[in-house]
Amino acid sequence: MAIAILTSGGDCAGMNPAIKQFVDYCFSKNIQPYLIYDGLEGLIDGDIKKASYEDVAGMMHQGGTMIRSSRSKRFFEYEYRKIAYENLQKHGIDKLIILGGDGSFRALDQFYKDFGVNFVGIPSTIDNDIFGTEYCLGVDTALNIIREATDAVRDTSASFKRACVIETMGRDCGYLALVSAITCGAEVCIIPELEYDLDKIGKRLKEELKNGRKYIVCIVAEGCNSQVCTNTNGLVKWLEEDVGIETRATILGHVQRGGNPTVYDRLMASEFATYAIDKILDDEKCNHVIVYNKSEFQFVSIDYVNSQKYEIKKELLDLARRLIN
Ligand SMILES: Nc1ncnc2c1ncn2[C@@H]1O[C@H](COP(=O)(O)OP(=O)(O)OP(=O)(O)O)[C@@H](O)[C@H]1O
Ligand SMILES: O=P(O)(O)OC[C@H]1O[C@](O)(CO)[C@@H](O)[C@@H]1O
Repeated sequence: MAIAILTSGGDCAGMNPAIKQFVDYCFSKNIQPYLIYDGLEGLIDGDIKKASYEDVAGMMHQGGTMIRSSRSKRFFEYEYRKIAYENLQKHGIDKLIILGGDGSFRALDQFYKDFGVNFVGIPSTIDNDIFGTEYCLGVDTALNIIREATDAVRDTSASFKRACVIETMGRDCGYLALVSAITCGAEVCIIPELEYDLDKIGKRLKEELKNGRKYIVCIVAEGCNSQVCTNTNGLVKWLEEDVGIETRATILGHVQRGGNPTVYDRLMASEFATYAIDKILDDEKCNHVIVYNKSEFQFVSIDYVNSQKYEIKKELLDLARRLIN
């Protein structure tokens, strides 16, 4: 019996601390851990290595994933999944821990159905869009990067009496933009989950500018690009032409995916990894995702995770209602 870890889909801060804990904790239980490099692509290509303490030394503070990640077209095909299975067999690996999003969990569930390889998925995505868990690894670090960037952009906006539009990542989910707008003191928050009224927002902003407001901070989710929302360019145009304030846009992009993991993400990584290992070692059959709700870790089935679309909780949405009118 042997156990391996891989990272898949979008990387995030917290993956390295989780990998380190995986290796350290396995050794403490006298189990040989394995590392799979390059995600599912590496699984197909047999890029699998016995882990040593040296492999994970000094990686606690590093962002990204030192065993790298990938999105794999080949893994959708049975033929390649079979090759991946044979690669695991060569090392006697019959248990996998995967750090990724719901796509990665679906991939391993298919693999479990094909060949019975046990796995536990650890929700790891800055988007925080996995149904069944309140928290995904990497979110706190991404939010802190957005906060730092927004604070800096606000400084220069105030110096020039400008508006700024800051676009966050999150794919279709507005969680990062929402929490950032609330915690950075934005004046406007545009996300796919909240209906907004540009006329009302415009009137409010004009009134505030008349009363001495010096700058405006708008936070918009990247999901607005593909949904029926005003996106970053649309907002810049509207602020300049309708509200009448010079405006600059900042698309934060991939900086949100990097950076040193925060204390919270390091701790969550250690806990997620430890519970996941305990579970996979205890259960004879395991195709679960570990989730975190109300300060507790639980295990749910992949079917449960896939059964619904993640929704931001109403109480959080309510905190931003004054930013959409
Ligand atoms: N049904 C499936 N069958 C086989 N492989 C799959 C399946 N769904 C997803 N995968 C594999 O999982 C990989 C990762 O999925 P995806 O790109 O959706 O990222 P994710 O894990 O959801 O993370 P994120 O969305 O945060 O980047 C895909 O590139 C693909 O190789
Ligand atoms: O790194 P890529 O492939 O451009 O993917 C970007 C996407 O990945 C994420 O960073 C994480 O899922 C999304 O927020 C973003 O839409």
